[in-house]
Amino acid sequence: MIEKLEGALNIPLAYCNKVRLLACRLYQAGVEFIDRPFREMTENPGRTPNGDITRHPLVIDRPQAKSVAARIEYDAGVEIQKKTRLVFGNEGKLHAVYLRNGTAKLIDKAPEIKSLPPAGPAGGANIRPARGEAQGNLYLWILIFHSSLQDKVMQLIDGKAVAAHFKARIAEEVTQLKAESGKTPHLVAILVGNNGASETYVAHKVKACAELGFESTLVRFPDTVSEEELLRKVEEINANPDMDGLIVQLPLPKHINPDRIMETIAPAKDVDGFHPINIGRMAKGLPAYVSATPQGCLMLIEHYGIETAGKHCVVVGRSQIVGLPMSILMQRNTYPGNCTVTITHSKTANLAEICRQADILVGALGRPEFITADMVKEGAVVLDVGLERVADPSKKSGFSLKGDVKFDEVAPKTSYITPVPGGVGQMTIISLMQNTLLAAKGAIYAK
Ligand SMILES: Nc1nc2c(c(=O)[nH]1)N[C@@H](CN(C=O)c1ccc(C(=O)N[C@@H](CCC(=O)O)C(=O)O)cc1)CN2
Repeated sequence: MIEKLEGALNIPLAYCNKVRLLACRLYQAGVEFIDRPFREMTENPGRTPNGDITRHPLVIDRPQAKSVAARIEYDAGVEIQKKTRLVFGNEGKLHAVYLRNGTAKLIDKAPEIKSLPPAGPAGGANIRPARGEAQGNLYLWILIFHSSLQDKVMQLIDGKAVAAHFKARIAEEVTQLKAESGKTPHLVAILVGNNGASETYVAHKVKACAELGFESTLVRFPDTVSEEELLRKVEEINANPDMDGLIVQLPLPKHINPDRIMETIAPAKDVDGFHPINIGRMAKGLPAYVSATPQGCLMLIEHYGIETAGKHCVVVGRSQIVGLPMSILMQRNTYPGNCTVTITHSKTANLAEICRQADILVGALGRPEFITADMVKEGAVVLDVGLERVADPSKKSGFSLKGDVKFDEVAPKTSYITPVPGGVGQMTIISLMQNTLLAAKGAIYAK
């Protein structure tokens, strides 16, 4: 019996940053095919101009086959990062990935797999964790063991790669702005207290400014600062024409009302898009600063060409900075948008049932691994906006980052999914930089 599974496997290059794909071919069969000569493996390779891997037809003549092998050839000198995450859909489970460059190396392994297949391209004995630069030709071998192959694919959304793409674009625009008008975009960040995560994010923002040619000013206050003193500083920055954008890092200490602070930031400098005027303008479809995380989600949707019109988008979480704006943005009469949107929250009845109806599911609740596989429809697009630090003694930092989605069990059911870290979070700072550039140009509110 011949079972045709056109496009049954899709291997997005997004997993391997900075790597140019030369060829990708999928082979039906077991591990033994791996040892076939290079010549046979390269017949009829698929070529892609831009590094994205297109769908490759896969014909299975042994439906009982337990594995599929894929070979991807890269340019010499590419860097495969250890962090590179390789997850494949189709009910398939990734068992092992080898880099073949003289010796074979294991770079990733599905957590449920306790032992390696008996023989690899260079023999199991040579397999060891790999990192770093490959010299000469590098072949990445992928063995996918699967219980059943279905005509669906899962693509991991690579926030880091997309952020790098937009970063380069913003840097170009800054160079042009400086050449044409002598103007350097200037972002001011106010940081209150010593919250570890906030320190990290603000440091990233300052670093991004330096990398993109922006000017930045960091204003620090102890967590004992009064609301009045903070408001005075905001007003001082509002009045400074050299400062284009102002953000106050959240969360703030309990004695400070964040709404009061946000409402005091001049809408024209509110590059976080948290001011009621910006939220209202955004809701009306008028030019406005859109808050960074929802904006980042839209950029990812657009970058991957994910269809949204007519889809049911379920947003889990109604926070003013993510869930609410996301729900408004996804129903707009534009792309991305034109979704039928359901916004859910902690009091929603039948939450799992509603989530299962989602074509696009946005996790923005702030509860680690809350969204489990039974809450997700086959083929759904899942955007994980959650980012929690969960205590993890095995980590040097003492914590690991968890999203709202139980990634390992949800990913195989999806058509697209964002990981945490490395997904939506990566776009947050890029969106902020984009808004600051708009502020410097006077593109939303005339200067
Ligand atoms: N004034 C604001 N405060 C806060 C915002 C905001 O947009 N404006 N959002 C978050 C924190 N945040 C930016 O401020 C932010 C969150 C996450 C990331 C990010 O890059 N995440 C990475 C992981 C980074 C890490 O290792 O910790 C990822 O998900 O891959 C950047 C910025 C709350 N406060």
